[in-house]
Amino acid sequence: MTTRIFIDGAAGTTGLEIRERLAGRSEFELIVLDDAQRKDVDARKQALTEAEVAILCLPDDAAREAVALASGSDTRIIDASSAHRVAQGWAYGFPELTGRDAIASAQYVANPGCYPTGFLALVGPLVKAGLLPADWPYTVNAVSGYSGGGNALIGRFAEESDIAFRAYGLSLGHKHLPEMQQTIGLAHPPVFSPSVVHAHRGMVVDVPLPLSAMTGATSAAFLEGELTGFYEDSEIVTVRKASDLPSELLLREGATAWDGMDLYVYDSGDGSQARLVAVLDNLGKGASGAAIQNLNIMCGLPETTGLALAR
Ligand SMILES: NC(=O)C1=CN([C@@H]2O[C@H](COP(=O)(O)OP(=O)(O)OC[C@H]3O[C@@H](n4cnc5c(N)ncnc54)[C@H](OP(=O)(O)O)[C@@H]3O)[C@@H](O)[C@H]2O)C=CC1
Ligand SMILES: CC(=O)N[C@@H](CCC(=O)OP(=O)(O)O)C(=O)O
Repeated sequence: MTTRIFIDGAAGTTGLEIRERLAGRSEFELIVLDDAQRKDVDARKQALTEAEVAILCLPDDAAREAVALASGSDTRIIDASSAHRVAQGWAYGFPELTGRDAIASAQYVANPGCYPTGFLALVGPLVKAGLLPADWPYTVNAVSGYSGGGNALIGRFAEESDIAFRAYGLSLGHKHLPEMQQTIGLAHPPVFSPSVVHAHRGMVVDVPLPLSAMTGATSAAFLEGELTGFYEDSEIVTVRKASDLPSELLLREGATAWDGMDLYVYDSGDGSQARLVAVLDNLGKGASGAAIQNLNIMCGLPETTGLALAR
């Protein structure tokens, strides 16, 4: 028995990577629309209602439209867009953090945003354990490869090939803030500084902690110990040992697809400051890899099947 899958937006950056990860998976059968039909509403509706699982790799408005087109059918939906991440009736698809059961039984699963994946992986377990305060105004400094902005940003970096660094989100209203705040019950949205560098893929998410000024925070060693325990059974998330921390974190222009995520706890040595850092692939655990992980869980399959975990 195969499961019928339709990727709406299969020609886009995230959709293509999902298709690549599904190639050779005999458990699944893909419904494919040709180029002339891929934006045709009637053809999409038919594919969306015939599929057992639809994976939406669309802009937010088109993702909302796809959900409406599929309504009334039993189709289960994984939405890679930010349209439904804090919506009622949707499971947040971060199995390590929000649990597998809700995803396994859900009709609707929202795939986390790429930046929130790094932020929530770091801060979520520590707030939950009471080792970091929920009422602290966190800051998040992050760098992404340009594929994070989809075909439009890939095209821009191709045209303006001299762009080395791009800071954005400067008006402080980034669409990822609600899921960063609400998923783990923070009192305030983080102050978020995203940026893009001249690399196709890859992401560094850095959360600086002025520990000595934070009532209710603990030492970096406790933070690292808690994260290590939290992710000890994960094949996808690795917490790097305090004794083995690299002195620099690099993104490579030629990096290949990777569905893992590495977490680091850096320490000032005197207990006053720490930096929590996540390194991931915006198209891996940040999007397409996470969608495949959620699909596996929804279909009762081992969750790492088909993922690119070696680097
Ligand atoms: N890139 C990344 O790293 C990540 C992306 N995401 C999210 O995933 C979603 C897809 O992003 P991404 O793949 O990067 O974007 P792209 O722009 O690369 O791809 C989007 C695709 O959707 C198609 N599309 C647009 N409107 C419609 C429509 N009405 N009907 C059918 N197809 C349509 C586009 O076609 P056309 O080009 O012809 O308009 C394009 O092929 C977005 O919501 C994004 O925010 C989430 C996490 C990370
Ligand atoms: C570099 C870049 O532009 N990144 C995107 C986020 C990519 C992502 O996570 O997609 P979602 O919007 O679906 O969450 C941005 O900042 O809007």
